[in-house]
Amino acid sequence: MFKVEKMCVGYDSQEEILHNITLDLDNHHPIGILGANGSGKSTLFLTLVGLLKPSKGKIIFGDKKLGYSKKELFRFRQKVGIVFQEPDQQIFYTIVEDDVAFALRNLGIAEEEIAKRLDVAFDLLDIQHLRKKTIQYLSYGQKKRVAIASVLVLETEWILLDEPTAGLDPAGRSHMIHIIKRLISEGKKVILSSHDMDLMYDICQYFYVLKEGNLILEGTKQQVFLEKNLLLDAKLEQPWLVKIHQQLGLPLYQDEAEFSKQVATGGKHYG
Ligand SMILES: Nc1ncnc2c1ncn2[C@@H]1O[C@H](COP(=O)(O)OP(=O)(O)OP(=O)(O)O)[C@@H](O)[C@H]1O
Repeated sequence: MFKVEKMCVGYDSQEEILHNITLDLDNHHPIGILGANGSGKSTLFLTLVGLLKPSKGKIIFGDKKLGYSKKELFRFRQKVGIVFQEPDQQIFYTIVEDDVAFALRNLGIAEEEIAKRLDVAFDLLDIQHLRKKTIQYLSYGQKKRVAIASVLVLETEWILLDEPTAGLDPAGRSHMIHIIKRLISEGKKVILSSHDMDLMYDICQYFYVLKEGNLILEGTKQQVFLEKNLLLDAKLEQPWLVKIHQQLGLPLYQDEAEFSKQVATGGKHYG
C-alpha cells in the first residue's frame, strides 16, 4: 500500500507549499503528477521519498505510517527510488560506473551481483559505452540516463521520475519515453511528474493535477484531459491528441499509436 492522507508540506514553518494532499498510489499504474512550474511537483516527490517531512497528515507505505528514523527511511528507500529533475543532484563519483555502483557498495552487495546489475541497467539505458567516462564531461541527456541507472540498480519496486524529459532534445525525449515504457513493461511501479502533457498522456493511466500546491483534479485520461478549463486554470494545455478529439469529434484515443491505427484503417469509429 502506498497512500498519502491529508498531507501538508513546507520547507520551513513559515510557508506551506503543499496543502491537504490525498493520493492513492496503488491503483492505475503508471501515475502522472501534472502541474505548471512551481505548482509543487518536486516538493511532492521529495516528500514521497521521505526527504521532506509533512507538517500535517501522513504517508502510508505497506500498511504502516512512514517513520522518519534512519532505519525506517533506509528500509523505505529499498522500495521507493527517485530520479531527480537535475541529474547533478544525484551524482557523487567522477566515473560513471563508480557512481552507479556507489549505493550498492554502501549496501554491502557482492561485486559479482553489482557487475550483473550494472550490465542490465547500462544495456537498458544504452550507456554501456559511457561506463568508464568522466561524468562531468557527459551531455545533459547522458547524465540523466546515468542518474536513472543509479536508481535502477537498486531494484526498487517503485521509481519516481521528476520531469524526466526536461532539458532533452527531441531525440533524447523519444529515447527517454522508450526507456520509461520499458521500465513499465518490466513491472516497475512508475510515478512521473511533468508539464509535458503529450508525454504524460502517452505514458500514464491515472493523473493528479496540482495548482499552487493544491490538488485540483484527479482521474483517468477521460476524467482529466477533457477538463479543458480546469487544466487552463492550472496553466496546463490539453495534449494534442485530446485537442484533435475535441475539435473533430473523434473518440478519445488511448495514445498516438491507437490514433494512427484508426486513421490508417479509415477511422471506422469516427462520428
Ligand atoms: N528548497 C526550497 N526552499 C523553499 N521553497 C522552495 C524550495 N524548493 C521549492 N520551493 C518553493 O516551492 C514551490 C513549489 O516548487 P516545486 O519545485 O515543488 O514546483 P514544481 O512543480 O516542481 O516546479 P517546476 O516545474 O518548475 O520544477 C515554489 O514556490 C518554490 O519556490
